[in-house]
Amino acid sequence: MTSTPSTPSTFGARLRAAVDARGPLCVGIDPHAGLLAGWGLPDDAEGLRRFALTVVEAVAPHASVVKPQSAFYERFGSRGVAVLEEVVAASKAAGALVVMDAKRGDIGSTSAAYAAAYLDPASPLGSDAVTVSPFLGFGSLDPFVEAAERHGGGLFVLALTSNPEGPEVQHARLEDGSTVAGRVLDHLRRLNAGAEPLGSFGAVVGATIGATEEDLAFNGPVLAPGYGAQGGTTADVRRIFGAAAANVLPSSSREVLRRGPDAAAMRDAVRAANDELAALR
Ligand SMILES: O=C(O)c1cc(=O)[nH]c(=O)n1[C@@H]1O[C@H](COP(=O)(O)O)[C@@H](O)[C@H]1O
Repeated sequence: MTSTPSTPSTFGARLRAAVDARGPLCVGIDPHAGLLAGWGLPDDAEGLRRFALTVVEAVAPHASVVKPQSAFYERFGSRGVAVLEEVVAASKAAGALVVMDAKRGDIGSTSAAYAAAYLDPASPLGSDAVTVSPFLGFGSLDPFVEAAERHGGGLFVLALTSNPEGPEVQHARLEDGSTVAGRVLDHLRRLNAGAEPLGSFGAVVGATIGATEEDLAFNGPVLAPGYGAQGGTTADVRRIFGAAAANVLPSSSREVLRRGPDAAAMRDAVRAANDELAALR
């Protein structure tokens, strides 16, 4: 008798369970040079490793989601990428879901290779989800969508980013009058239609964007960076997302990391933010 390979649970289902258990805060693990200096660590691969693994040990047993930003590891070359691999494995072992913040996106055939790197569990960088850019056309992300479906992974697609330069492209109008961001959100509505309890194809919408006319309600998660150091607050999340706030993962990096290397202080910052964010659910 041949055994049937088990179907992986979807990212949306795992995320819903993790947020119910631990709260919605996503902790960004971004080892800025300034933070390494502030922690008294050298700006080299060993300093990076001590920083990143200290953060993982402090927050990954408590946060539902961690989000290492790949650039801060890549700047140390292969030794930095090796640390990123350790961050992925140790975070998963501690029960956190890993969103790889790589913001990838290329022509379809290259996207397929990126998707294998970040979404195939057999890859050393295989994560639960990855951030992607739709600005080569949403269809260029099809290989990411297929890989996510195959492996039970997820995507966070840039829609309304937290930086002040974003509106130049994201608010631009298309031939039917919709904005570029609105079109991205429409594609996500289609991809998540009918998914239970939550779709796996998320949007990135900054916690700093202010008033928007876009319809932010859809059956998938929303990553909301800019919470904390960039000025976004719980009140902003409530104001921007309204009833859709229940599916939002406010994401904070520096605001948590600056409290290190004191592990208890980082953990307490995560707990305090989750206590405050509980009012949104
Ligand atoms: O995709 C992201 O995570 C992202 C999207 C966005 O619109 N704005 C944004 O700041 N980010 C990332 O979120 C993190 C923000 O870090 P802090 O400002 O330190 O909390 C960085 O890793 C950014 O690359």
